[in-house]
Amino acid sequence: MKAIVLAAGEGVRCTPLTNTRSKVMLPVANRPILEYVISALVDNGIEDLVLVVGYEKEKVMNYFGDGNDFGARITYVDQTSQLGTAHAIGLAIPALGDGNGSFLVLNGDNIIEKETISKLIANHAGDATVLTTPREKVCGYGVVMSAAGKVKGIFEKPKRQISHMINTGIYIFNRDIVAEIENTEISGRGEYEITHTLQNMVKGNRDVRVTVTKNLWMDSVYAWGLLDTNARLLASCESAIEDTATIDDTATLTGNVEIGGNTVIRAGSYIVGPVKIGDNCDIGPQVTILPSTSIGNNVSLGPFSYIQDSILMDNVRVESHSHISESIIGFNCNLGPYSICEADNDVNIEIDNELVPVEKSGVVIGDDCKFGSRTLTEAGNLVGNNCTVRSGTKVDRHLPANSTVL
Ligand SMILES: CC(=O)N[C@H]1[C@@H](OP(=O)(O)OP(=O)(O)OC[C@H]2O[C@@H](n3ccc(=O)[nH]c3=O)[C@H](O)[C@@H]2O)O[C@H](CO)[C@@H](O)[C@@H]1O
Repeated sequence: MKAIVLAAGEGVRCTPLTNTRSKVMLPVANRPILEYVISALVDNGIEDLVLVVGYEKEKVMNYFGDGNDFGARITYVDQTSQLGTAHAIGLAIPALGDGNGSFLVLNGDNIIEKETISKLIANHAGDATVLTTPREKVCGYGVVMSAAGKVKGIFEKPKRQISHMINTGIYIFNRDIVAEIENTEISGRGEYEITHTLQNMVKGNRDVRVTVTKNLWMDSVYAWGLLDTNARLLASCESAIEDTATIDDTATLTGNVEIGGNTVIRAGSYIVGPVKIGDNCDIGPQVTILPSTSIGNNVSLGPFSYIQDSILMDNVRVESHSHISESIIGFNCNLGPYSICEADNDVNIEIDNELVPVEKSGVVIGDDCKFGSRTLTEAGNLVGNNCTVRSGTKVDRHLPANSTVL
């Protein structure tokens, strides 16, 4: 079986992190989200992949190349305008090549594992099979109503909670889906949506089936949601220290800690796993890193800094005595001495004029930001790319890209 993976969208709700790369390329536990999808497919013996790319496509193509390094053979299809998931699938089907066999379709921006899709592959029958998973809160997803294994209705982001089964965005289709996609009208949201195609099929009495998974399926709707995904993935990481890493005898490592090549952990540092640290990092002396933290490549953490439950992307520099909790720091950021990224409980984060309640949150900082010394960024604030925050100042609201706080 071959697979189409949808990776052309931006992931606007994950701004500011998606201003420079698409959501599928955001790192969790030090790997881009899309890499987990590709691994799950390859682990199921599905190696021929058609990847639909568009927004920031070079970053996807440069990372995955022809797929060989990931055990796959990747053909890219360029969706120059992101007109919706049905449109993306319709563009990709010709690249599957000849043959009438059924094929898988997956969103590239959800985290899955091998077992998530094994049962779907084994169970497919009828004209299409939709993979669903139960969720208490279904807001922001497509939901599926079914009886005796057949889909009775699939509704995109309904206002009312009409079902607890959400559409995972993973399907198996027969090739004759092409005609159904061609007949799909544009939705009220202005997109050609595959859920609309499926609903038309259900109404036309086509045989649309459902398979339920309770295996790993995670979606970070907003940027800060990456922290939960990161914690979940780190929970299964194992201790592994590259031969070229140097750990000072006075450093303490407990729990599962992964340390990359040429990374140095200096005297008195205290690391409690699960924690992942990439290559060429310079940590310490006297740094504390608590669970569930992922630190990318080429990161330096200055003396007495403290990091917990956070994601630091590549090339971040955190200077001495800084404190980072429940936060995400984008690529190439520089935080001066005594920088604080604060976390708090029950924070309301404003997105598109709506307040989104979050149980616990720190801050999200986009790429290329520079913070001076003694800055305080209050919980629940999003800092756009390329901002400058001068020494001794407080960030108490969202900052648009390229802002300077004096
Ligand atoms: C219409 C539709 O399919 N809705 C499903 C989609 O919603 P959701 O709103 O999450 O759909 P997104 O717009 O995020 O797109 C899903 C995936 O398709 C890609 N993409 C999207 C549009 C496009 O023109 N080209 C493209 O390649 C995106 O990069 C992403 O990887 O996934 C949810 C699961 O996460 C499901 O519950 C929703 O039922």
